[in-house]
Amino acid sequence: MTDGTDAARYDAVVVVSFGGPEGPDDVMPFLENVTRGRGVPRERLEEVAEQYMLFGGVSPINAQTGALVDALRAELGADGPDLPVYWGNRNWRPYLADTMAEMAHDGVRRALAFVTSAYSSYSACRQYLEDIDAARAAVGPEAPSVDKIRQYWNHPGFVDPFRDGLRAALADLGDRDARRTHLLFTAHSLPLSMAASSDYELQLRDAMELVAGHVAPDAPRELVWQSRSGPPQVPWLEPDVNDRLRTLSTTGVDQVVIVPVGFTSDHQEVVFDLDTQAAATAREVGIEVRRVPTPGVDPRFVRMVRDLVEERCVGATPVALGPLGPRSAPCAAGCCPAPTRPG
Ligand SMILES: CC1=C(CCC(=O)O)c2cc3nc(cc4[nH]c(cc5[nH]c(cc1n2)c(C)c5CCC(=O)O)c(CCC(=O)O)c4C)C(CCC(=O)O)=C3C
Ligand SMILES: [Fe+2]
Repeated sequence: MTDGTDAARYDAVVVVSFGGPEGPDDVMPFLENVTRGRGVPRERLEEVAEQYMLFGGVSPINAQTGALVDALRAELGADGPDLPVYWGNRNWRPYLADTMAEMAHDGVRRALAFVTSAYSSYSACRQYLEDIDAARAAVGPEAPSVDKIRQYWNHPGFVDPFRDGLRAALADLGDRDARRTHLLFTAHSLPLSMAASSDYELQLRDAMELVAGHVAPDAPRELVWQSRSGPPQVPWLEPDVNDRLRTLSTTGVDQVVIVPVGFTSDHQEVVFDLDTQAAATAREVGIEVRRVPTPGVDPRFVRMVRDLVEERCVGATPVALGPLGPRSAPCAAGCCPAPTRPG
């Protein structure tokens, strides 16, 4: 890794994402890639495999990342910086190591990495840095150097699409009483030990305020969690969105907007864990629910990626909303460390 926002030119951008299965035969190998060495019980894997099978074993995430790559190519083609865009995943094809080999073959020497997670934490940041280093090591001395673009939870290109989505959801519920609809902001749960070693929760609460404080300042709101994994004896962030919907219903809440502020695209954990599972829970307890879209390929989000690339190429002033300010790039050494895992 090289340092800072130096004005040196980069010669490529690489979009780095999670990856997902593209058919029934991919599901188990994909899940094994995700959970290797993570102590996730077999029963959990089988349960999640079934959830992927409900959608023919195809996660939406690869099509969505592909669409973002295409949109970014068009954006850079129109307005610069004039850089080729590559794409590599952590857990499924196109694998990052293969992409890195292709970049080396094409003569790329210095690349900028855009990760499809807006936040800090081991899973959302440090693990991607490790993936990049592992991919570079697999390629050898010809591998390009790679600098990771900063976290962007408080960038207007990420926040504005959520604001619009929340506005539209509230209008759709036809709400006239600003305090009637309860807002549940959701993000992927983490083991408490992993959460404690990063600013994940702090950044999520900041994003929640940037969205809700602007659109519906009087609406009751809270941050809740989804998609818990891991063995049952390991504590994870709570409450789960489903549990919270149940308890809210007992207090008379009958309208909820779910804002999946922890994610950048409507992938499996959004379409299954929220639109299928949480939506069923809401129906069961008599709550009318709307789910706000993630940024996806919203033109403002695509523009944000371009602007973040330019920020690193020419040292333009970093843009951020709210009190926390732009995250430093690169991450401080040792930030969001790997948690100690059971067994
Ligand atoms: C913070 C975070 C993000 C957000 C940041 C980011 O985007 O990177 C995220 C995203 C995602 N997580 C995803 C899928 C999965 N996550 C799992 C398991 C885990 N996630 C964790 C954390 C996160 N995950 C953790 C701590 C585990 C336990 C294993 C471990 O300690 O590492 C498992 C295993 C099975 C299970 O759910 O138990 C699956 C299948 C998909 C793809 C969805 C699709 O296919 O469309 C996406 C985008
Ligand atoms: Fe980090």
